[in-house]
Amino acid sequence: MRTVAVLGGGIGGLAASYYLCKNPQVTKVIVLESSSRFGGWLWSTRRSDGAVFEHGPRGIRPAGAVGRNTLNMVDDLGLGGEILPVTYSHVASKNRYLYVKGQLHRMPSGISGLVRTVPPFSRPILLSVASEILVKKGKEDDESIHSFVSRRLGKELADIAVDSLCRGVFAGDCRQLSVRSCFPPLYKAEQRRGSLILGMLLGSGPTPVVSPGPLAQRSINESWAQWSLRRGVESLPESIADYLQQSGKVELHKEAAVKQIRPSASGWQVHLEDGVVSADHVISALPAKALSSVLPPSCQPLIQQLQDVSSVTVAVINLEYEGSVLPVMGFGHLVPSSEDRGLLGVVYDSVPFPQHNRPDGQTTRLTVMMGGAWFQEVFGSPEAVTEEQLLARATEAVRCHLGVTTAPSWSLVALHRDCIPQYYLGHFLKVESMRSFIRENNLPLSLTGSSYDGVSVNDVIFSGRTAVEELLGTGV
Ligand SMILES: Cc1cc2nc3c(=O)[nH]c(=O)nc-3n(C[C@H](O)[C@H](O)[C@H](O)COP(=O)(O)OP(=O)(O)OC[C@H]3O[C@@H](n4cnc5c(N)ncnc54)[C@H](O)[C@@H]3O)c2cc1C
Ligand SMILES: C=Cc1c2[nH]c(c1C)Cc1[nH]c(c(CCC(=O)O)c1C)Cc1[nH]c(c(C)c1CCC(=O)O)Cc1[nH]c(c(C)c1C=C)C2
Repeated sequence: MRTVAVLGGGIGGLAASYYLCKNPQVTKVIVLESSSRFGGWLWSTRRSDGAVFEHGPRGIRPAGAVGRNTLNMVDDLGLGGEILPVTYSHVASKNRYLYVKGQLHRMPSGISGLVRTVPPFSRPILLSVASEILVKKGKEDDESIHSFVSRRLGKELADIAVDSLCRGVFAGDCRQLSVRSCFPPLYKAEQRRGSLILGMLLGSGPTPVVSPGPLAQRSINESWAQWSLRRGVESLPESIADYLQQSGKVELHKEAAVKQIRPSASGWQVHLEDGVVSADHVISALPAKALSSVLPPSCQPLIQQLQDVSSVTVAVINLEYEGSVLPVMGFGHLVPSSEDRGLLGVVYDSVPFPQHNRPDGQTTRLTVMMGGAWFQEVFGSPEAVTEEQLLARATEAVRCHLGVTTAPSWSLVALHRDCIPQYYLGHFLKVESMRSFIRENNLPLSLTGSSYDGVSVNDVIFSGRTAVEELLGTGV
């Protein structure tokens, strides 16, 4: 393998390039990114007074093989000293809230939270969990998350807890999202053990093996629940880009939008606005729809399937308040769609990461997330909605949900168009069929990024690693 072109310089494209760079079989990597910066949705504002605000991900989970894999990369990049860990015993890990019927409710946790009736739920969660073992296995090869949880744990948990959870991870509607693709461990537990509880106790099948390096081992010893970086999550793509630059075998191009890719005798010709790049292989880390618009007509069935991967738009509003204004301490609160369709939730950023507050005084940083699967219905066209409207709606939610009546001293409104892919029913079949088409037609093309195998930062990084391992037929 001589030259690999990586399309897209989000965390997926950078991670794939990092793993390519480590492999001696690859002599040259060309990263093509349309915007003026690398990192995609990993985007942090560092204000000159030292405050840091996240517009995309803010906390990354260390757990599991994919979490360890990311920490191994962070360690290798020399970012270990920049880590801001949040342990399981921290108040931000213990307390997450739901805003139901005009009130904040702490999500039940621990044994006492399970055995007692805890509002907004009408019966102890333990009752639902205990009877889950007796529920028969589903017969469908895919099912909506709402239907799966209603069937196994009851409608109330699906309507409130799971509806909110899907808004707080996918900004999506659990009635449309696929349990098999969004929460593979739940689907596998039922398939393998006939029960979620038995799956948790006995395991639900093989998972990738990733040995913990020193930093991942530290996260285990110290019980980290999530982590960020001192200068914000965007330090991660910045650091990968520096590493790639220094390797001497990677060309990084910003403001290099891919317009078309055409098959050539030895691979592909990648057409940009002002030139053509030749490559033996292409790894696409573009959103699926963006890839569909640059493929040649000969890839027709693949183009159609890529177009079918929808994504949702989220308004992210960062707010800074003077003083300590929160009535409760925790990670944040989620709002079920039955309460307010447009308002997804509020993150209390200052609680898990006070290090990102302005250093010279007491402030509270919050992030309000709105829209998602309900964006169009609630706010209308993303082109027509104004920043003022979004800011007013966000500050009103903070007033109403948290009793904060003062105006924020600083705010930033960002409209993230099509930022989170939605894995609807049958997503796994679409992805299987895309990869079969590529295999059967011997296309020198790999698919990675959040459109296919998981949306979390960890999943996307691991998907970049898997694409490289499959291409080169080796472990990296
Ligand atoms: C608001 C928000 C909060 C989130 N919170 C979390 C969280 O707390 N924890 C977590 O784990 N995950 C979180 N995520 C998810 C995670 O951030 C994303 O799934 C992940 O960053 C996607 O990475 P990617 O590289 O696949 O895609 P992207 O970041 O979309 O990267 C794709 C890149 O391709 C470029 N591109 C597009 N078209 C072209 C073209 N024609 N030519 C060249 N380049 C092109 C784009 O400019 C972009 O840089 C969050 C996401 C959002 C939006
Ligand atoms: C309110 C909207 C959103 C909030 N975060 C996101 C949205 C759309 C995006 C997001 N959050 C997480 C992930 C990664 C999932 C993973 O597998 O690691 C993504 C894409 C992390 C996350 N956030 C919440 C949960 C339960 C998770 C899963 C991992 C974990 O348990 O930590 C809950 C949550 N998200 C938001 C709020 C306000 C909130 C709960 C109070 C914001």
